[in-house]
Amino acid sequence: MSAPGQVDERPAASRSGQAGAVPPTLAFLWRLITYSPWRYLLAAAGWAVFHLWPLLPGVLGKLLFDVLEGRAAPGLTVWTVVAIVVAGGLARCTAIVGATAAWAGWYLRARGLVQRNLLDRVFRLPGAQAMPKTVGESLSTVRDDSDAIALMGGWGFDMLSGITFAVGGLAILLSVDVRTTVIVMVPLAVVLALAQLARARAYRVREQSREATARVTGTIGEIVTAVRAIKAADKREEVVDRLRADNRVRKGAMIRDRVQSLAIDSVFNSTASLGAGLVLLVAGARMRSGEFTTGDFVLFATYLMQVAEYTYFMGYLVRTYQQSGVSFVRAAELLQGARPMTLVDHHPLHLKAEPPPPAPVPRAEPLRELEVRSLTHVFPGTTRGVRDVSLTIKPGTVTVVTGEVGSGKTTLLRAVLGLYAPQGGEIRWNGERVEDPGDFMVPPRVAYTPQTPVLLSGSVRENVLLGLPDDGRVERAVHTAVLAPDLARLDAGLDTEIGVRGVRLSGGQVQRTAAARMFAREPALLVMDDLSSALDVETEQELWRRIFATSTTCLAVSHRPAVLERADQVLLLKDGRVIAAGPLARLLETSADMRLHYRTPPTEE
Ligand SMILES: Nc1ncnc2c1ncn2[C@@H]1O[C@H](COP(=O)(O)OP(=O)(O)OP(=O)(O)O)[C@@H](O)[C@H]1O
Repeated sequence: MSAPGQVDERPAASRSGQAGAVPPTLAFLWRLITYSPWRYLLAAAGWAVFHLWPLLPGVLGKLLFDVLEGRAAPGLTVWTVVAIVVAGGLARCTAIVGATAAWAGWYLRARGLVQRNLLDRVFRLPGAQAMPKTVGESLSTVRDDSDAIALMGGWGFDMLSGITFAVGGLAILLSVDVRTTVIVMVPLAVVLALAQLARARAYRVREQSREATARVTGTIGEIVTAVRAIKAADKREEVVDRLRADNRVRKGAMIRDRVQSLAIDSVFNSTASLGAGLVLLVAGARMRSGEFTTGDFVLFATYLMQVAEYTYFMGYLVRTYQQSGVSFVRAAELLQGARPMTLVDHHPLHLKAEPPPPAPVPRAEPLRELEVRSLTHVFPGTTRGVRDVSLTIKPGTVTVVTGEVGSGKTTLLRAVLGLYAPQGGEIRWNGERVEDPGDFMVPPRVAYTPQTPVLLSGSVRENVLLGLPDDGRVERAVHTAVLAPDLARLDAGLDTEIGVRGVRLSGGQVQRTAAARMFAREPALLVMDDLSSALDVETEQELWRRIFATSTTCLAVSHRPAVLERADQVLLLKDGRVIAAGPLARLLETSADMRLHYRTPPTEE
């Protein structure tokens, strides 16, 4: 139940970042507890028995020696003691089994809930904002911080039981002999306080090793996503060297971490012998005089270390609690502006049965007109982006955005789609103002294939459907995307596993699989960013021919003459502004920039 050390020494306030004020850790904890309260209560009761059990052997030991020495109350025999031991042992075993099962159930739900809420938020955010941290850090938050948060659940009952034990044990010791208790406890308390201080330092080392691990995870993530680029640039050696360097740092941090923990533990363990020696020294003389019985000695020897151990354990729990608070802050940063308590909002997890199927996608209202007026998005801290762009798209038409590298084509598409928050202007769909393009410009109204599409590990079919019903649309989509001949050559056709992010496919196949995913949505508007950049001329021509044959309204970035010629309107961008707009033939007559661009488009340079 107690969390392994994961800590950031910075105060929570300095880490709150853009997540805003994070409520007290106890508020999160309470919300998590009430997610599955009966499991939590059962676990708490079982672990209380577990923690309080060590109070019994001391008392029983004393009782046994008192019975043997004839000092016990009349009627108590050795067998009474044996019967209490057996009954207590059985009760403890039952409590541990029940508590473990209840705890596992609660912990898995609590962790699952935090992970579900984190991912839910990330998936709801527009693409460009989804991850404010590196891949390694984000993964580590979803995996490790959610774990630390759930483990903190055990903190509540560990703490309560621990305090009860320490106070109860100390009270028993004081009732037996105040002087011995004080003389023996003071040096032990000093050793434990020193150990606790050393432990605080050890947490910093632990954090360094955690950061080093996140870096290695991040590097591996980057390598996996850039396999093709690494091979193409012949940078294998350099990449492996970097991974090796990251691993070396991690190894050093891990070794330091381990050595420190072992050193502290060994100091702590030797205090057990120190305690027993002290009891002997202090109580020896008094035992000879009969003031201190063998039973008292057994009680002291048993409790002293346990009380001390629990006092030490309390310090550990306080640290764990603080660490979990840091984990909450880190997780809240991933929420990017949502209420921090969103992390622990109650939602079903469907752990025992399949989740209900997604609601059928309603057919979109046919597009009558898309109007973009004075749309502006400038990247914060720069002068780059798009400014004051207006365009009108009529149903069944093809609009092509073109312009030199960096002129703002992708930014324009993403601003229209709401993937970049518009900073000015408006979008109207069939005359109605679109308040939140990020939520509105999605399937089945709009589907989009970005310049660098992202596929997921899984089969081609899964990548095309992405949750849609398998009702024959894959075949239609694959046909439009000119992917069928490629599938015929793959070992399992549509069911071929494509590897992480589609590494087993060529660049052109990745592009067309992503295009098929877009066609399968059967949207009212297709938005494509340089769709055919990785295709050979024949495949590309066939792809555009099939897209145009569907008569779906298109908004595309392209430099290809064939596409520009087919366009009902062309928008030429320069430095984020539209400098010419209209059918290609007219622009070639009226715009010198267009003539230059048409003759030497960037992709053909
Ligand atoms: N996230 C970002 N932050 C800051 N500047 C950006 C960001 N994304 C793009 N830019 C800059 O904004 C400008 C427009 O970029 P954009 O990607 O829209 O150009 P593009 O015309 O699509 O280029 P390409 O033909 O290479 O795809 C460029 O100068 C680019 O460097």
